[in-house]
Amino acid sequence: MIEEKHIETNNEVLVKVEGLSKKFCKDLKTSLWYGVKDLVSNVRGNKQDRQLRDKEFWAVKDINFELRRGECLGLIGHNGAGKSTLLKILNGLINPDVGKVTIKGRVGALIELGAGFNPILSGRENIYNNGAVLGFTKKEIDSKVEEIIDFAEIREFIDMPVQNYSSGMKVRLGFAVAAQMEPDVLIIDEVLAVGDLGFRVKCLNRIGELLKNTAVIFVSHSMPQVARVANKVLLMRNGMSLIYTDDVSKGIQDYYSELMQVNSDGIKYGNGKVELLNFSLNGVDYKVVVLETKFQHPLTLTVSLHVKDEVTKYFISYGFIDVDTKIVANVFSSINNVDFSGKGQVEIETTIPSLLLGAGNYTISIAINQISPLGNRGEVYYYNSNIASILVTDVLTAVAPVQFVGKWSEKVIL
Ligand SMILES: Nc1ncnc2c1ncn2[C@@H]1O[C@H](COP(=O)(O)OP(=O)(O)OP(=O)(O)O)[C@@H](O)[C@H]1O
Repeated sequence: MIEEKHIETNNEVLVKVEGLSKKFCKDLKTSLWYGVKDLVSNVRGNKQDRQLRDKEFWAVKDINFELRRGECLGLIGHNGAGKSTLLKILNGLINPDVGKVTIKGRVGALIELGAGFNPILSGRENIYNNGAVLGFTKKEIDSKVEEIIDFAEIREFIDMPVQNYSSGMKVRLGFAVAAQMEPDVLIIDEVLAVGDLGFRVKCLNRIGELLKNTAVIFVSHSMPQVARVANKVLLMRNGMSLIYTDDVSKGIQDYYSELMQVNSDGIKYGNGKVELLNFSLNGVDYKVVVLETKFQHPLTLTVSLHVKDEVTKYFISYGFIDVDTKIVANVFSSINNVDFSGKGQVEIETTIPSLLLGAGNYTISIAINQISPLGNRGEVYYYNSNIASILVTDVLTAVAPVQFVGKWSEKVIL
């Protein structure tokens, strides 16, 4: 059941979600059959919404939260956790099976790419349509339309049918309509990720401005973005709320730890001439999934190997890979002018005196390669794309993966 009410005071609760659940069916035929049965039992007045039938599952299960004007909820969780389903219920696109949503004021939403747009109408006509749906008069929309077009930066294309827009252009228009109409509640799904970097930054800044008067629900897989805009976090797993907290950094850490459990298997290859016996990080065995550490703390990587006699000179390179699978840092023996040639059982220790990685989760890869007589990369003795993981837990540094340590000085000139 979704209720909309009038706004009375500032800082009041604008969104209240109580015991919200939604089930789906994994199989279309069965789902249609259940639909018919439900129609009949609803007519008879016997509702059985709380029970799951064969092939059904809870996409959203018993979610509770409230949001005041000025608050931004970061809704996070891995693929299929139930975030979009929850947003669709909040936006009234689907009905919950159990529970209640109370929303006060106007809702601006950017949920599915192109949803809410009529593809055969132009961008300008869609602005009017969307504004009308939000309850604005033609005169009110007239006063906003230029701002919206400017914000979206698509003036050239504004009289072209939306079906010919690129996905980035649709996001620009969708966000501009949702945000420039100054809604009381703004719902933004991951679609923002489609926009280019410049536009994303502009959107995040706009969300920051709107927050003075708006309650925002923001779904993202980008933890730096969540850290930047959210002041509350709801982490979902299998439709359920795993953590609901205003300690944003704790929520983000839990998200990363979840991710590492999902992705703990790496790719391994090599010609068998070097065998990995053991690996540890700061003395903690590599079988422990995540080692927690902090920005600028030292990190010691220790690898025990069995090196066969035919092995010649070799290098070791560790890569630090972020959640977008990008290698953001290396510690590479050749760059440090070191190489190895030990045979038999060998232990090699590498110390990084100060870890300059920003907050987040990183998997560590190891590559042990022959250095050919010409000094080039030779045979691959051993490679493992995910030997261990670290979680850097200093959220203030979360915006970029690498944080330089600068020396700063200030002079007051006048
Ligand atoms: N209409 C539907 N019918 C059946 N199952 C659905 C339907 N919509 C979503 N689901 C399922 O519900 C679960 C939750 O999906 P949802 O899209 O809400 O997850 P999400 O957290 O938004 O994921 P992502 O991060 O990948 O966008 C998934 O298992 C999905 O397959």
